[in-house]
Amino acid sequence: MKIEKIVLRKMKMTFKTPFQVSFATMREKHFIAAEIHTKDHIGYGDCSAFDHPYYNEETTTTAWHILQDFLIPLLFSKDEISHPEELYSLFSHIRRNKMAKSALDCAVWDLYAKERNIPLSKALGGTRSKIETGVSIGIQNSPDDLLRVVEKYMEEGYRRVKIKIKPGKDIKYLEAIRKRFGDIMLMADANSAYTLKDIELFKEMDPLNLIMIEQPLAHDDIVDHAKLQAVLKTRICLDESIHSVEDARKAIELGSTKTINIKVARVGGLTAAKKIHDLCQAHDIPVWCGGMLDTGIARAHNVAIASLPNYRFPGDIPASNRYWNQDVISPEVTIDEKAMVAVPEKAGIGFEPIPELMERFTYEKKQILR
Ligand SMILES: O=C(O)CCC(=O)C1=CC=C[C@@H](O)[C@@H]1C(=O)O
Ligand SMILES: [Mg+2]
Repeated sequence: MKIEKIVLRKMKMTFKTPFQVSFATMREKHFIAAEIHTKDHIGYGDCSAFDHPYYNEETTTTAWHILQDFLIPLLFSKDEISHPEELYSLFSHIRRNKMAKSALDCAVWDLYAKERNIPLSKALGGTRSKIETGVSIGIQNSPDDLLRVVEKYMEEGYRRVKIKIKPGKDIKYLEAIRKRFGDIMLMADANSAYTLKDIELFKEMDPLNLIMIEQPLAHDDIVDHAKLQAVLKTRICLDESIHSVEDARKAIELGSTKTINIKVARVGGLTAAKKIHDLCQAHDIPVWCGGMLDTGIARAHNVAIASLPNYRFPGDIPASNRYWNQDVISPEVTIDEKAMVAVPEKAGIGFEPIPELMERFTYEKKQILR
């Protein structure tokens, strides 16, 4: 692959409805789309960093800086890329900044698959033609409001529901869903809102048979999570705590997690996601695909990676219309009657960004020539 130019876009899209989690209420999604151009193809990647540092430390502005001043010059320092995995070592001496790295990693994977005329899922080693998805629901004002939202998504066909929790808005909300909807696949995501002092509360959740509790404790912890996991039947899932294969290895060794939410952006791209997938598979730890309230470009990459065999829980990869009046890709992501998304058979990501919408949602653009 000989890269000729890279186009970065700062983009913003407004959610159909605001999304509340323990750390913020989000009304719009800021992101950076990266287009990598070769003579014959364009590869697309998405840096999913938010416009605030409350989920992780990166923001759209920090990612723009790292992309433009460090990662892109490094990429241009190589005459040719023969495999996307080369970016993993090329970028390894730049610490963290995983979401910035992910934008380029994903775009190069897309290019690689397009040059070989194969779907991205196949290039990654995917084995599924359909993937199972679920819906993630933000914090609601009352259990009754939550039940109404859950009901709407169940009617749309979703079978796995993840609800966001925070202190004071947790067990009663979960119990209300169990009472009303019975044995559905139900889980909770705390985004680090609790500490070990809340251990009794988590023990009370055990009889609810949640498929997992996601990131209950601190965003940078794997020690206290191990202590909590040791007294719970319910699976703990780590999200914020896992940024790399090494993080995953240590968490597995300590017993801090029984599943990992792999967000492609959080771990630095598809190569890292695949490595974490393989490590977990070797330890019989199932993984699943998380989301960053994504637009179509990141969602396309998520669909491809979730086709790998050890992605064994439904992902946060719902239909485009879960978030957007109109997504930026064609076709939009849709679910079938079993809440499954078809893995594209076309070359590369298998979805086309719509030029007019890409322009409409762009508020800053930069073209960088080799
Ligand atoms: O639908 C999705 O993309 C998942 C949404 C979701 O749960 C999250 C998105 C972004 C940050 C977090 O709040 C959260 C998560 O932690 O998984
Ligand atoms: Mg999470």
